[in-house]
Amino acid sequence: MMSAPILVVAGVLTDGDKILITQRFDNEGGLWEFPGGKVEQGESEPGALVRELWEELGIKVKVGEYLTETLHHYPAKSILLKSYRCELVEGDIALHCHQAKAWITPSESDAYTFSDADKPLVELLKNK
Ligand SMILES: Nc1nc2c([nH]c(=O)n2[C@H]2C[C@H](O)[C@@H](COP(=O)(O)OP(=O)(O)OP(=O)(O)O)O2)c(=O)[nH]1
Repeated sequence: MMSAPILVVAGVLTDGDKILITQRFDNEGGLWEFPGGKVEQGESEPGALVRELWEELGIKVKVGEYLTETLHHYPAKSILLKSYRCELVEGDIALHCHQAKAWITPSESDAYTFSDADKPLVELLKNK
């Protein structure tokens, strides 16, 4: 039987018409994604995002608009990916868990290979 999906939040840090994307290390697949991570027990989704963006990027963010959710089945696990826009409140971005970052407009996203779970979100952002 397939186990319950893992709830993951992704933050779309937005600055004008640009969004921040981050790239996993090559030994983790090297794919592009949005910063974020697993929601821990007792945590709200925005609370998890604030924590993850602090841990991963060293920034304080305000969580804004809820964007979408995607249920994606990877071979080894299922992920329910829920995304929110975020706004930078304080700090300079530092990469603690990723090998690269890029500020792009959604129309530039075809040049980057995203995790499969992120593809519907990327398409949504192109049309927003
Ligand atoms: N942060 C993030 N994770 C994503 C995205 N798309 C996607 O499929 N994922 C997957 C990768 C991971 O399996 C999971 C995120 O959890 P995580 O960031 O805590 O994963 P991890 O493997 O680094 O953490 P851990 O298992 O070592 O605790 O969701 C995305 O856009 N952002």
